[in-house]
Amino acid sequence: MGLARTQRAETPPMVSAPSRAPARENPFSRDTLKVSDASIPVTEPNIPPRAVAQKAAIPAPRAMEPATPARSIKATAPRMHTARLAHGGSPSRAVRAKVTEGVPMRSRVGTTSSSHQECDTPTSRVYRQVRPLDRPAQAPIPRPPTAERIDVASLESEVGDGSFVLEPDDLHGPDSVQVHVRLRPTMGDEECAWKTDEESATLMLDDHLAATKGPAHVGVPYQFDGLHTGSSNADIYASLARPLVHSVLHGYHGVIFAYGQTASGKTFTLSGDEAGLEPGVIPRAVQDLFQGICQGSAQREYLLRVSYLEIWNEVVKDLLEPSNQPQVRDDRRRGAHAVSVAPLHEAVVTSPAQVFKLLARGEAHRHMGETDWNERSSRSHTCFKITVESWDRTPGARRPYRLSELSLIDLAGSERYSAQRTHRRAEGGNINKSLLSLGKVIYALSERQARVPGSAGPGHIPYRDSKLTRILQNSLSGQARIAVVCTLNPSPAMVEESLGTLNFARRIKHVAVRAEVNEFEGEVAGTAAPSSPVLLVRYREEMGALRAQVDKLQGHHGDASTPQPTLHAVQARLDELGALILQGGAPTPQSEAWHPVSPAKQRGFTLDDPLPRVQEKLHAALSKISRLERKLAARLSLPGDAQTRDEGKDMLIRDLMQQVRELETVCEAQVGAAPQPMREEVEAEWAELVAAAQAETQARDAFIAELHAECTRLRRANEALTRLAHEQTAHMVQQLSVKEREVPAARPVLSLFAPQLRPATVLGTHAPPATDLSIDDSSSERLSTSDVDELLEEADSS
Ligand SMILES: Nc1ncnc2c1ncn2[C@@H]1O[C@H](COP(=O)(O)OP(=O)(O)OP(=O)(O)O)[C@@H](O)[C@H]1O
Repeated sequence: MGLARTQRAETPPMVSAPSRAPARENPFSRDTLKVSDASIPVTEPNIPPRAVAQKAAIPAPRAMEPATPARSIKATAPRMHTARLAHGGSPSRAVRAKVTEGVPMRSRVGTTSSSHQECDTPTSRVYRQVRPLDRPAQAPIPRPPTAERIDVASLESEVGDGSFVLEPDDLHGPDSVQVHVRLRPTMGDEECAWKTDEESATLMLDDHLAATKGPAHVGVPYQFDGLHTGSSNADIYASLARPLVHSVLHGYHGVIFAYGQTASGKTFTLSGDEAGLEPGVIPRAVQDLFQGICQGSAQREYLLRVSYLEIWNEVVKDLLEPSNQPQVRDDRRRGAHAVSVAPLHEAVVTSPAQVFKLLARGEAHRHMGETDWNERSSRSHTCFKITVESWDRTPGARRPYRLSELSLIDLAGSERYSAQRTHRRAEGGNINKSLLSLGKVIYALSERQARVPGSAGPGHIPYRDSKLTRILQNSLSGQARIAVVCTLNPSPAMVEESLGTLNFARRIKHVAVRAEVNEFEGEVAGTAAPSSPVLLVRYREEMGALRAQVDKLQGHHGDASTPQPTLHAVQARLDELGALILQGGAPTPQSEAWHPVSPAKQRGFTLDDPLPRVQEKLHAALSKISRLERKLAARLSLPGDAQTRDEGKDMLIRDLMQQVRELETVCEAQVGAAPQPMREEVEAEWAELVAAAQAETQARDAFIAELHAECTRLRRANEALTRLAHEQTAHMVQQLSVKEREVPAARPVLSLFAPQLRPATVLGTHAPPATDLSIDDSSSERLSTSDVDELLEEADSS
């Protein structure tokens, strides 16, 4: 899935096989396009031998809900035909022509070697070889870039095929995700598993194959916004992508991406073919963007910048500046779901040629590799983004500006387990994982859309599961108009993958789109924040300041104190910035008066150059001279006389060395001794603090000693009390036993109390509760200090 590929010598096998099939010629290369009609195998109604052989390889059926096409499949069924390449690259045109002619299609099948053989019922199974591609003559269009082939000079002359027309407004842009399916034409003796009707944009699995997968698959149609079966990228671009380019020029975000299994034609659709004959969506979109600007209002100013990133093995890589290590982060300044990738190189571009050059540069840094199915397979997802800034330059300080992005996303192809090398398998695992998380996000978004408002359901969208979904978060959360092309491999052996892709296509159709024009107020009267995300605002700001500077310097003209080179330098910067801003309503690219605005191209003079252009160049040259002069003036200079005499230089060196020594002495002295008053002050301050700390320590020691003495006294008092209690208890027990003997009737009552009167219950032997050591002030039976003293005296005397 690369933006650029070198010419292939052979076509890889298009069916799953444990080892690579023998090399075949690429039926799409210029040299092999003349396949004779006689080679077209027509085997109705039997299944071709190859299809029978492959049936064993067709995977088990997967559960799928039947499609609900807007138009009845029954109504369109008679027009269905098997996928094939038609004359002029568009089968639909050929089919429509036949229908109008009223030629019974069945009569032609098997009876003629006509290149337009058709089958007239959806149940027919006719697998056909790819037909020669007979391209209609068309206006020159930019070739898809390749690192080796890019030729800026030739691209310059090829800008624009002239068919883009910028409407003044874009209020009627698509309000749902636009989903087109593209079935790659069969290659060589490859067979096709699908019956298609481009007019109703419907396709269905061949009946025989469907039957092998279960009755639920028979006659199940899939209908989308568009269906393409040929090799023309012009059709798919015009119907799917161009409306989004239009929207982007009017301030909406747009995202176009290609989804499908490996070798199904994603890169072919987005970038074009290897030979550069069939430019893809990206070069066409670039071309139209510039053309749209030329057709825009003469009052509008534009600035275009591009970035190009790749996600490989869950690592984001900046393809324009590989030394960067971009990170994906939430960017709340841009909205609730917004994320940004930084650091990411963004290049300001002023011509399609520059864009193609950057694409080629990025392409050279991409991860590509050979897989079982694709000789040059994209092993990473890429996102090529063009940011369009614009505003109306009607005089006035406050001008609304627009900032929109066109993201062109080429996803790596999903692939099944293969006999590939370990690192390819790990790579494939990561690709599948990220595509799976994309599928989950799309599922959650479509479920959310289908949910009745207020009902419970999936609220969480797992954007964070992979880098791919994080990067797509801005677009998928509804802020962008979305166009998706789902590519299918026609092979019967790849039916399961194709069904997966169609399921994805159906899901994404239900994702909600609420794109709005991204228009903001812009300040250009010297108050705009320098961090404004809009480069146009920043450049205009700087240009305003530079113009004021020029006016001031021109006012001082003739004043000897004003360095004249400064004027030229300021003027040169002004011109440099001015050249990066594109003016709406400029001559169209095809017109002879059109010059690329790229500063890179503005070198040298020619005799044909108009006067203002020569003046501009002169300015730039003068400013360069003045810059160099200023640099020269800023250099350290020797005294006038020292420049001629050696003694003068020696003297200067001696003087400077003397100065260095003196300075060193001063530094050493300052480091060695602190000034006396300062030291005394610090010492006095510290002495006070130390004395205070010592006094506090003494007071605490005294308090501790006091507490200690009190504790000792109380312990002795307690011991005396305990002894007293023992004696009294013993006395009471003795009295009770006497009473027991004297009054036998009171015995039961006495025996009830006797256990409580054991000496163990008296004060001093009963342990207090472990947690509560506080003194109970409420107790009226507390011993006073005098009681304690008395007790102690008594104890001492006894
Ligand atoms: N519609 C088409 N018409 C003619 N040739 C096509 C078409 N689609 C794809 N091809 C050819 O099929 C081959 C595989 O296509 P491509 O590389 O675009 O697939 P892919 O989906 O990008 O694969 P991967 O995911 O592995 O990168 C290429 O040789 C390409 O030129």
